[in-house]
Amino acid sequence: MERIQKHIALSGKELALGYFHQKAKKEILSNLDFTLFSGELTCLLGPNGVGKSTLIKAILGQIHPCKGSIQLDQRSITDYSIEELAKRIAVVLTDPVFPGNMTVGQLVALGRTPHTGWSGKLNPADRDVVEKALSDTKITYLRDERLSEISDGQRQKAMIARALAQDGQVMILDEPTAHLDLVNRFEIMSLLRDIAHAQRKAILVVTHDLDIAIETADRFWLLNCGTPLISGKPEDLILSGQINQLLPNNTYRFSLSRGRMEAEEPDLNFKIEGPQELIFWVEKALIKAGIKNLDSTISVSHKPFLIRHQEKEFLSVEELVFFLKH
Ligand SMILES: Nc1ncnc2c1ncn2[C@@H]1O[C@H](COP(=O)(O)OP(=O)(O)OP(=O)(O)O)[C@@H](O)[C@H]1O
Repeated sequence: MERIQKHIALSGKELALGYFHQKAKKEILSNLDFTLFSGELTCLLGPNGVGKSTLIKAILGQIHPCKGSIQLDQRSITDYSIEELAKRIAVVLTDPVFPGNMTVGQLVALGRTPHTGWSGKLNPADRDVVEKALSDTKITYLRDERLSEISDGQRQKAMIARALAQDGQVMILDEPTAHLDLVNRFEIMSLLRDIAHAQRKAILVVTHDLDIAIETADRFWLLNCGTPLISGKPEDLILSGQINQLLPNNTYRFSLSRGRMEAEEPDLNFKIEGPQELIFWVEKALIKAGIKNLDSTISVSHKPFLIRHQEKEFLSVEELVFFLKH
């Protein structure tokens, strides 16, 4: 197969990262290799405390690698000045602090600071970039609204617009969908993927939201304690079973057929007959209720929904579970 040439925006080789505390070194990550491609939305996933934020800090030049180096456009991150890095890497961190009386337009204009200098004076070209960032994130209508008077999802889009206005080739976002509802989480991640594709940006998102990441990401980076960083298309990692690296024990597994993490099924001694999708939900309710053994079969049917068991009829799963528990 002919290999597709991709543009590498950022890479790390044999990195060791950690912190110094009273001259003692605490190593968090070691032998870390990674490549971030332009034009892709990459999601970094891993359990709490594994070192995701530590890796982000290293990419932003906030901590220096104990070993190895991070290359941005074939130059070590440490060779860039803070101003140069700010023009190339835009960041959206969790819980940013901005004055509530600032308007969305003012916030997005702040993204131009690395280009305007500290005077903050925007020229017509800067203003065009700000307008485009507002329009790309579909929040032009919020331009004059105050940050304290918009929703969390709208504020998150404004933060993304600010990062877009910064116009770096790399965008890094730490849990941009935390605290948002399902629709907003999906919308924001889809927006980021569209931006990565349309503007050829390399976008790295730290997230715990596996379901949405599977739906939207072009690439996953999986980080787990003591193992090398695994990088690949989400679908390849699912098909190869490597996705289970996210789970440190055998209690949960990724279900290939259902496309999500599930608790390992206990041994069940009962039989349910009927359409597969109905069996799935009835079985789930019985497992949750701690019912593992039944002498006779349960049958379930559609239209009207009906469950039969021991010559009795039940109109809902709740009625069945109540009967079996009492
Ligand atoms: N400033 C610091 N000084 C010393 N140790 C730190 C510091 N910041 C983080 N750590 C330690 O580094 C390890 C990794 O932390 P990090 O915040 O990178 O994890 P994470 O994967 O981002 O976690 P989470 O998913 O909970 O945000 C933890 O053991 C943490 O205690």
